[in-house]
Amino acid sequence: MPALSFQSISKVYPASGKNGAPPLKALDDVSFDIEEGEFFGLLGPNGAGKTTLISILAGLARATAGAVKVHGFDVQTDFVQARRHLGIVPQELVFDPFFTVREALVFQSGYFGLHHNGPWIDQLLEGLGLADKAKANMRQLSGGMKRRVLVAQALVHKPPVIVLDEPTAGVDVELRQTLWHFIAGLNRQGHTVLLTTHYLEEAEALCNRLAMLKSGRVIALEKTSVLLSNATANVLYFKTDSALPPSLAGLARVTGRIVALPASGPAEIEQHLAQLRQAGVNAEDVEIRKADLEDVFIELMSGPVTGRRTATLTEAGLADAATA
Ligand SMILES: Nc1ncnc2c1ncn2[C@@H]1O[C@H](COP(=O)(O)OP(=O)(O)OP(=O)(O)O)[C@@H](O)[C@H]1O
Repeated sequence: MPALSFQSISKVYPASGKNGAPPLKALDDVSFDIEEGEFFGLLGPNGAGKTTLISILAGLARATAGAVKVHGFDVQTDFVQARRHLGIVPQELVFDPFFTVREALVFQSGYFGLHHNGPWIDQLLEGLGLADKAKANMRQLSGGMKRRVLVAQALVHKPPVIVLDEPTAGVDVELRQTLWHFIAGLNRQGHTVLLTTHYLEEAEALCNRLAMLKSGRVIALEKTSVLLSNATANVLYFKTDSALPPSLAGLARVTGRIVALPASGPAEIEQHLAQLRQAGVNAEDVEIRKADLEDVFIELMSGPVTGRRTATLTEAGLADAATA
């Protein structure tokens, strides 16, 4: 049995009467399973539908169609069992300002009927670098420390499935390392991890399998190693102040002075370099690298839109939207 099963999930946000916004199809027939023990990455640009999918998993939003199961328990019809199997670290920093860190964790344990899990709370505090903050009031903590507490809160009941929604957005290198060390350790012990992130190097390093969402649709579902090996073979990097010739400008990814040009192999790299010479482009710090997950992501996302982000809704869809 899969740890998580998303079965034909669609989500239509109803039209907003106030600002005249039409119904929005945020998820369109999303289906995939995550097996026990996987470290799975859910990737996609802003607005692709990642948080909507996680909100449905968490029982915070209702799918317009489809079902989500956690270890076989339906998140709608078997909410209590499904929730017990899940530890969700939300994207937003939500906390109770009146508690100390330890009190917040003891209180959270109470939600799950746990009254004697002090030793596990100590391990969480230690593992997440919070031991010296146990008695600090939540209000006194920095943003990064609050995020550590959110992670600890999600784990108080030792859930077999851990869901992290952009846990490292805007946090420093030290917290990222502490967090990944801790979560990778739990994954090695058998916990399933579902991660959404915009940091593709993190996803490449941590996730054994990935789904990429675009406009509410799954456009790639593959082992990370397979996605990387199917990618454009190389990328030619250089710095320049010159304008690129039109033949290369359409291919290039430009960030300030840094230019990245995908190339299928040595012959195409030669062609790119010849075109740059011919156009009189002064290229500095020239490097050839193997394509990474960012290159794969950009390649896939720049393809035609197959999703139906604001597609005309069928009558059935509108009826669903009205009851969402
Ligand atoms: N409550 C809501 N009502 C109406 N539309 C919504 C609501 N929540 C999200 N949306 C829309 O649904 C789409 C998907 O949003 P969602 O937040 O799931 O994307 P995301 O992939 O998590 O984006 P990000 O990477 O920016 O967090 C977006 O177009 C968003 O504007």
